Parts: sequence; structure tokens; C-alpha cells
Amino acid sequence: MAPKRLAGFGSEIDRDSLALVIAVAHGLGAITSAKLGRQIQRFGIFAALFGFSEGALGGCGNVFGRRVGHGGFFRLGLERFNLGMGSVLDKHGKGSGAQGAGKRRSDQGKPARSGAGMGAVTGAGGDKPRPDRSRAGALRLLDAVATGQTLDEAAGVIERLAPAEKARARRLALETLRRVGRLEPVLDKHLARRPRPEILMLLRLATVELLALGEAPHGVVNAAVALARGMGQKGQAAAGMVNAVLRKVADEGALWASLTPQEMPDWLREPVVAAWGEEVAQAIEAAHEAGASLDLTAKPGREAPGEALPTGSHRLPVGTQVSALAGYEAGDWWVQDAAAALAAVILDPRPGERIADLCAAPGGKTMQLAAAGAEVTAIDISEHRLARVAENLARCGLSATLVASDALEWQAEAPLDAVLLDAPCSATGTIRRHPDLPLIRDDTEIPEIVALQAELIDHALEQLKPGGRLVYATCSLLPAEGEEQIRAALARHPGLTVEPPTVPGIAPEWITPEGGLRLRPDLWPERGGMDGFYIARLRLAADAT
Ligand SMILES: C[S@@+](CC[C@H](N)C(=O)[O-])C[C@H]1O[C@@H](n2cnc3c(N)ncnc32)[C@H](O)[C@@H]1O
Repeated sequence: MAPKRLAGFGSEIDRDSLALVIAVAHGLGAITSAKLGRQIQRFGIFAALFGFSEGALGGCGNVFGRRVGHGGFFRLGLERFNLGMGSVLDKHGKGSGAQGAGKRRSDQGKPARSGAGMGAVTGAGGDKPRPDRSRAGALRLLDAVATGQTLDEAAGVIERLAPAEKARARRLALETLRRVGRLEPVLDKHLARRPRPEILMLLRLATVELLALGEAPHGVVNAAVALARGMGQKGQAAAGMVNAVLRKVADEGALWASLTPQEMPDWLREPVVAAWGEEVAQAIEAAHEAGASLDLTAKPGREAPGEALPTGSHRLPVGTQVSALAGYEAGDWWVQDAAAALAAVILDPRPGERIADLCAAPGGKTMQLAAAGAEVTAIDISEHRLARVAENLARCGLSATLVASDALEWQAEAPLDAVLLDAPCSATGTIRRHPDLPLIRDDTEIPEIVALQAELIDHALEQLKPGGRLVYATCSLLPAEGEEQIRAALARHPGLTVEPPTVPGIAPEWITPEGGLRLRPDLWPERGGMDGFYIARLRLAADAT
């Protein structure tokens, strides 16, 4: 699109740059009204900014920001976020995010580039390259997230980009969100005072590109300077500072390597440490920073690209674009994290069995059950999300009966062989894919969601025939939504038993004392981890009434 000359900006900017300026100005208005408060202290640098992104098809990557039955929204108020935006670079609060020394998995074998060749970088008064559209898009996403939108909700701000530009913009935004805390000590070192929020965001993005993604300093700094110049007079005034700071940041590979990944917020970290210890918590945080691979579940008898995992899923590297892969249109496979795929495997569906998938959308597990030949009823409270189940089933040539209903109100016409309950949950197992999650929410709704899960378990058991089985699953790292939930169910239902999983690829140490399966992002480190999940298979007594 031809750049448009816009009166009042004093320079020629394209529409992307204008949108960026407007979005940034919008964020700024909110940010300046922010006050430091208890939450920012509690969350430290984590409260700096947040967002949300949705997994491509399967798993539990899309639980937030929607009604969860009797739940309500799991979203923090804008005020917290705005507070964070204004306090990220608190010169008196150093070390609030990344702390201590240590090796990070994601940067191993990826040396940070030095500042060599920086002489060619455009200076504050030099030529002005056209702003890179993906970077401008990433900044618009980050700004939208900063003003309270999830990344999905913010998708419209990059609508006009080409598909490849969109994908890169989103990836840059995700990579920045993953490292908000770790970035601050590096930027703090080279900033005499905190710049305007939009300039700080630009510096964060460029620092991630330089130190985490190992991109060429020349291109990164030039683009950042050009973007600053597109931000009106104040941006133009900051362009020299952006150039100077980033040239120094490019040489901070050693400092970057000494910083540990962003910590989980206390409300999540504390139960994780209590359950598995400090070392595991740190390993989970490293996995969160590393991001998630693209896992596929193949339709039986069809091929899927990628490395075959011991549990049967197929894995492609972090950042793989689904649209670039063969077999999608043909319905040979669907996207689903390897951990998420295990719930249906553990249920062990048989041809002709009558099975209900109580919280089904977007349908990854429904498709596994249907592909095994079961007669599946897929229920979800969200009609909109259920439409995605229909699309996915149609693409893969599978069928199920779809019912838009609160699972608690749905009654099977006749007792069922099995129920799969992939319950609404905190989704804290999916932070690798949704680095904005810890910023977008707190633990205030956890008791309510735990109560809903218990109600759903009880209701699911009522739908079973004697001897029937229920697989309960949550993509959560919180024992309250997993191990404790099952122990409580066993206490409520005499005669109910847990059948420990025996499926291939599961390590014995992943099986919990009560017989469930505990999966965490730090497992399979050599393969790239997996989502956090809890799965248990319960069986009703054969003489249950
Ligand atoms: C964790 S996701 C399910 C993922 C899905 N099983 C899959 O494999 O693709 C949880 C789902 O539960 C649905 N949900 C939440 N509360 C519900 C309720 N009370 N009744 C039925 N569905 C509900 C949400 O709309 C959401 O789609």
C-alpha cells in the first residue's frame, strides 16, 4: 500500500505507523493514570504487560477470557496491567523480574551477537529506512495487550498484514511477552531514565530480537530507529537514544546469559514449589521461556509430519507454521499438545462405545474418540466454540453428535460406557503457549473453578453405566485442580477407583500416588517439554447403582 501523507505528523508515515501511533497514544492515556499498588509488588515485573494467544486447534489453550460455566471471567482488571506498564523500569526496583545467575535452556547454543558491524547502523540523523511491517505489527499487538486485550482479541490490529508478516508479528510479540522480566536488567543498565511507554516497548522488542533471537544487530537497530521516528515528534526525539541504547544492548550477551527466566507469579509458584520443589519450579520457568513445539495427532492410518514421540504424537519445532504443512486440508492430523493427547489415549475408547466428551471444544479429544470408532456426543457450553469442533470434524472426515449446553444440565439418554471430562481450569499448564497468562489473571477465581470441576466430576459419574469409566483431565499445574480433586472425588464416592495409566511412552515417575498422571512442562526436556496436565481414569464399581 502506498504511504499516505498525513497532515500534522510532520513526516511521511504509512498507515501501519499511524495505527501504531494511535494505539500507543491510547495505551499511554491509561498508563499515565496508573498508580503503584499491591498487585504490582506482588507480581513484580510480571505485571508489566500481558496478553493471550490461542493454540491452533487442540488442547486447553483457550480457556481464558471466556465464561467457564458457573465461573465468570478469569481476567485481571486493566488497572493492574496499566500499573505494570508504568513501572517496568523502576530504577529503584532492580532485580524484580529475572534474578540470580543460571543457564537458560532456550539460549544454549544460541550465542548473543556482539555489536560488530554496528557502524552501519543508521544514526539518529541518518537515512530513514521504511519501518518493518512485522515489527510494527508486533508493537501494535503488544500495545493492545498492554491496554487489556488478549493477543487473539488484538488480532485485528495486524489484520492488514500479509500472512507471513502476521505470523512474524505474533511471534515477536510472544517472544517479548515471554521475557518481560528478564529484559529489564539489561535495559535498566543502559537507560538513564525510563522512556515513554511506547519507546520502552520498542526497546524491549528490539532487545529480544538482539539477545534472545540472535538477529543481526544492523537490521534490528535500524528498524527500531525507523519505528521510533514513525512515532511522531517525541519518537523522533527519542530515535538517537534508541540507537545508542540498542547498540550497547547488542553487546550484553554475557549479562543476558547470566539472567534466569521469568518467575511464575507467587500464586502459582508457591503451590508448584510445595508440590515438586524449587528446582522443578525453575525448570518449568525455563520451559515457559523456551516456548512450545507444534504437536500433531494423526488420524489412525494417516501420516503426520514431524518426529514421532513415544506417546504417539508427532512433533515439529517451535514456530512451525501449520499452514506450511502437508496433510492439513486432507484432515490427516490435527494440532494438539502431546500431553493433551494422552487423555483420550488413557480413556482407551473402543469401536461402538457410547462416550460423552463433556467440555469438548475445540475438539482435539472428540476427534481422537471419534477416530477410534466410538459413538461420541460432544458437549460444550459455548456454541461459538462448538462450531470449531464441527469444522475440525468435517475437515478430518469424522463425526460426533454436537450439543451446545452446560455440561451440568446435560443428561445422557441412556447410561454411557465412558465420559471424558477435560474440565475448565486455570490453564496454568499452557504458559509455554500463553506467556501472557500469568499477567492476565490471578488466583481469585480458583476456588470457584475447583468447585465447578468437582460438580462436573459428580455429574459425569452419574452418566455412566455400572463399571463405566471417567477420564478427568485439566491443563493445570495446580494440584488443587488435579491430584487433590481426584482424592476428594474418591472420598465422596465409595467404590470409585483410579486405574493408573499403562499407555506407551509414559515414565513410571509421572504416575502419582493416587494413580493419576502428572505431566509438566519440564518433562521430556531433551524433546522440548510438554504442556502441564493432570489426567486420571476413574472406574465406577460394577455393582454401582
Ligand atoms: C479445556 S477446554 C476443552 C478442550 C477440549 N477438550 C479439546 O480437547 O479440544 C474447556 C472447554 O470447556 C468448556 N466449558 C466450560 N464450562 C463448561 C460447562 N459448564 N459445560 C460445558 N462446557 C464447558 C469451554 O467452553 C471450553 O471449550
